[in-house]
Amino acid sequence: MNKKGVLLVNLGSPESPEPKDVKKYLGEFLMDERVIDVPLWARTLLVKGIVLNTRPKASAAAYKKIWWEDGSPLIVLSEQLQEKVQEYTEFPVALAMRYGSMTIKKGLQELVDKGVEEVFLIPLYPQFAMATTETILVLAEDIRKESFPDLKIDSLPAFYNNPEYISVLANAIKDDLKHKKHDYLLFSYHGVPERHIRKSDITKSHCTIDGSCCKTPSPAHEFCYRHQCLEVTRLVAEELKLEKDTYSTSFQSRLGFDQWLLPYTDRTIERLGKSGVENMAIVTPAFVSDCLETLEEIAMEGEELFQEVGGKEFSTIPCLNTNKDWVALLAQWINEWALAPIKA
Ligand SMILES: C=CC1=C(C)c2cc3[nH]c(cc4nc(cc5[nH]c(cc1n2)c(C)c5CCC(=O)O)C(CCC(=O)O)=C4C)c(C)c3C=C
Ligand SMILES: [Fe+2]
Ligand SMILES: [Fe+2]
Repeated sequence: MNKKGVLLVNLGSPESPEPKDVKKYLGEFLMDERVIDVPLWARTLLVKGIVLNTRPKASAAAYKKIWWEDGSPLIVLSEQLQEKVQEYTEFPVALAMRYGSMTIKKGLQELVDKGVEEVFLIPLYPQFAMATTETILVLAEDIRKESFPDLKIDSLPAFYNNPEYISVLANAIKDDLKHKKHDYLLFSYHGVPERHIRKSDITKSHCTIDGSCCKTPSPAHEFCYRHQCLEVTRLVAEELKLEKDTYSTSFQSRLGFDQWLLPYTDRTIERLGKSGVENMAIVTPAFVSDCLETLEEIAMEGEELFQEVGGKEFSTIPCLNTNKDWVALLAQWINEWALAPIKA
């Protein structure tokens, strides 16, 4: 039987919170054609001509506020996840990042050096997006063809509606909220430009992004980030028996002038505070590990915004990070794959 191994893949972070490292990281990230999906000349003009001359300083300041002694929270927490998952499975588990120095090529090499012939690639994203899952899968396949042609790679599909994942997430939310005063729960997901949703629509006609398409069954939903985010909210709300009008979905972290998925998280926080919600909690299920977007944009900026408009308590629910049920679920998926590999 072929020797099996696992590669966990997350987004990546700068090497340090210094502007030069943030610039290098943003340069690689934003020049990805699946992140800023415009023709190369326009992407180069936008990223190298504008964003990299303006954003790194502000981003570096934000990273400095959340940086840990051991490094970027996203990297440290992903490493801790890898170690924990490794404790639960006999197969070697490696970790890579889509951007930065912990490359997918190094991760695959580490497994090959251990004699691995079949890899289970796990993009650490519950929902599919062109800018996350797709870019990882495409790059991994390019690297496989070029450097490891005999290696077999299967991948874990988006698991947003997996009942066990939903239970793990719902229980984590419930446990955390036991200690937090809240009368509203906001589910905030990383945003994407609406154009990304249309590009990923395999039917080419389903995703009208008019409020109802994501609720109408369609094969497009296998690759519809918006549908998958809305489903996580719906399923968790069902499991937690949340009452209507005490929760909603929003999208954070927009960049540039395109139309991104609505409603925006910052405007929603503001609206909630102004409309009399005194204590709100916020959960960020597009991320499995806490990162800049949860620790700074939500936990710091979000709280400030809420309190500026009259809100009182603002509680951030941590990502699953190394939650033991989440670790056990990943290990269970790995062991199930090893018995009956999923076709990529
Ligand atoms: C669900 C995951 C993510 C999607 C989808 C996504 C899309 C996306 N992001 C940008 C631009 C930026 N994202 C930044 C940080 C960042 N993004 C994600 C995840 C998704 N991005 C994470 C986990 C992080 C944090 C990384 C960390 O080191 O902690 C940043 C950098 C920070 C900043 O300057 O604001 C940018 C820029 C685009 C354009 C995009 C397109 C679909
Ligand atoms: Fe992002
Ligand atoms: Fe949709």
